[in-house]
Amino acid sequence: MSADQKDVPLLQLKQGNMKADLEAPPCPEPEGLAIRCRDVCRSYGKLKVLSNLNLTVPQGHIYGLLGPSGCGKTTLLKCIVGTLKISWGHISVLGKPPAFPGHEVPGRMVGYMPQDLALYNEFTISDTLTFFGRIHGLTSKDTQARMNFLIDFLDLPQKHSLVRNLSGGQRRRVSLGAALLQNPELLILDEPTVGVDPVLRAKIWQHLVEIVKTGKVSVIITTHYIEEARQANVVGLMRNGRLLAEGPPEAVMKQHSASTLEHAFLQLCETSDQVGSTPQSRVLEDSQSFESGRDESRPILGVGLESTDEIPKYSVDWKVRVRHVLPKWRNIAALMIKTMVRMKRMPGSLCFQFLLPVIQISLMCLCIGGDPKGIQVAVVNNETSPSSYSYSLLSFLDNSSVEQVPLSHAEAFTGIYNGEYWGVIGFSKNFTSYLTKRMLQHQVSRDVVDGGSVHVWLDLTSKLWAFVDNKLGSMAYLVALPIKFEEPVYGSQNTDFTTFVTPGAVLSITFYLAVGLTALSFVLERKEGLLDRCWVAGVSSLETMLAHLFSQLFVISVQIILLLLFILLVFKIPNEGSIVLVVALIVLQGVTGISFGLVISAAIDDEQNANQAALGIFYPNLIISGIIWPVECIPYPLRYLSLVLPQTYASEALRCIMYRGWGLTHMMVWRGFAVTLGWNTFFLILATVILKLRT
Ligand SMILES: Nc1ncnc2c1ncn2[C@@H]1O[C@H](COP(=O)(O)OP(=O)(O)OP(=O)(O)O)[C@@H](O)[C@H]1O
Repeated sequence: MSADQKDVPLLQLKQGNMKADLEAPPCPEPEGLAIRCRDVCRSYGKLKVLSNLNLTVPQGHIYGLLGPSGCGKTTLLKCIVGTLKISWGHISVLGKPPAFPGHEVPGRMVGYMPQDLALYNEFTISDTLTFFGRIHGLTSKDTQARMNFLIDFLDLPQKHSLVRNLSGGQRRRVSLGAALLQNPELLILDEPTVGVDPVLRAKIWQHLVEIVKTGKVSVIITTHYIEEARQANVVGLMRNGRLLAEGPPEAVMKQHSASTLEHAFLQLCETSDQVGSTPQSRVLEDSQSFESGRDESRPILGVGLESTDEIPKYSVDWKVRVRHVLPKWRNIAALMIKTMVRMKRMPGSLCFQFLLPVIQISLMCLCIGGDPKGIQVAVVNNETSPSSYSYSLLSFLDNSSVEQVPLSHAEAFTGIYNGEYWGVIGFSKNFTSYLTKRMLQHQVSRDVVDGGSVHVWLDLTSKLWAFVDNKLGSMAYLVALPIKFEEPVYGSQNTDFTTFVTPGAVLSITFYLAVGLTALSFVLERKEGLLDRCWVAGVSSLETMLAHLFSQLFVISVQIILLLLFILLVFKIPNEGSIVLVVALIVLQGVTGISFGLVISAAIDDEQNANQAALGIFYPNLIISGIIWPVECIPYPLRYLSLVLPQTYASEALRCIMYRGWGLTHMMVWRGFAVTLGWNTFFLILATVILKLRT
């Protein structure tokens, strides 16, 4: 393309703008423009990265966006593709603002290569291109044909090579291939030639020059190799969040009597530094110097020329709007297949995910709530006759738990002070006769009461004392008021602490594993730029969430099957109720965990913070949800908090189903389901809102 040819559209553009200014509203988007940015501002907190930036990419042109590191090029490209919202101004891409309902930007019309590689490391080259092909709705034949072309053109290794095994340059080329895959009308390439050898770099530029020749494809490309941008039709020189100049490379060089583009850029920076201290004044002066000092035939566009144009009004049919919001099954399926392929490539991690809940519940059943074994208790028995009451009483003690060590008084107390025994049981030498007197006579002396009592000294520093106490208490029943405990209405005579804890623990394990896995996978995908890349390819946040939910449901189902097999068959936890209700409640709690994980990942960018948030909530929730200790023991203000937590009523409901055999007609059961569903909905809405607000 000759320099003259290049100049024409820009002159037309300039004239078009002047005309638009004259003819005023209603102002449709000028034809022949691929991208138009007007007065675009964007800040990160207090840092103003783009300020009143105006940029125009004509259709069928390569636009080289140049500027020093940190000047805001990537930020601008992200605003153009719609992954970042602008704080002020107007952007139109291929005729409409990005993400406008019914517009295929983001979507098939745009190919985006982000600066981060944004590739799935567990994928092969073929998986990567197939995945993006599915999202763009390409047939497998078309994807295959494009794949063969791109592998050849980009000099890529075998298509079955794993991305994680490729070199940095090869990965960059795969990333470029993914952007070129669907033959988009607009290519947005953020430093595509970094780490690429000069021969291939020339080939890539040649390809770009070729594809724009048709006039249907436009390219915006950032690069630090300023001289390679001479092959662009237009270059934009950016600094401090503003465009200092925009025009064909030759014209920019001529304007500054520079022999190279790099030289022209340096001059421009020096001029702008001398002219004003604030970015605003610098740019204003620059634009004025372009305007006043230039020959009208020179097609350099002064910056800020278009800012007086009216912003076009766009309207859209409600049906298109509804279609835009509704999730597309094609995208959900593509994302689910992606997750399955990744799982297949990481069998160790998958097994860990399946087995972790079983390991946790097994440890819980084995280590919590059981009877202690071999608690050593010193026995000081001053009676000698084997037919005495003291011997009879001691024979009632459960010897598997309490190991009786007959000792003298001195030895027993030395032992307990040295921490060798948890208790000392003492009988006086007249125990049998005094006890008999106590039982037969209405009034006895203090000495008789004392001598006819079993004396117990305990070490109360461990929970074991309660157990010893309980075992000794069984001796007291022998001489106390006779009470007979009949067959329990619900539960069994030997219901232990494990039985109480298990339902809550099952829900808690399912919930927190889902929280952790969801939060981590989303935060990592976002950090690596994968979420943004999928979004630019046309996948909505809702589709991403639904796909994750469905894939995670598969993992949860396997986890629940294994969990139930273990608790019911191995640890013999009773279940009197409907297994369908049990499974449904556990699945719903898993879904609540996924939704909560989505909230964490929507609000937090960093995996360390996400982990801290998940872990920080885990322990308080476990304690005040009535999982370990009954809610009735929680002091009042905290009890109200406990009752609104996602697992309090759900644990109670699961206990009622499993141990009382209750169904949905009982309030305590349906309340557990209702609260779980309520939290589910709340978390999903919250995650969607946070994602929307943060885009
Ligand atoms: N997520 C973010 N949060 C806060 N500041 C950010 C964020 N992303 C970028 N910035 C800041 O915005 C400025 C512009 O960054 P940007 O990545 O757009 O520059 P760039 O011109 O693309 O640089 P480079 O050529 O080195 O890629 C920098 O000062 C950067 O620190």
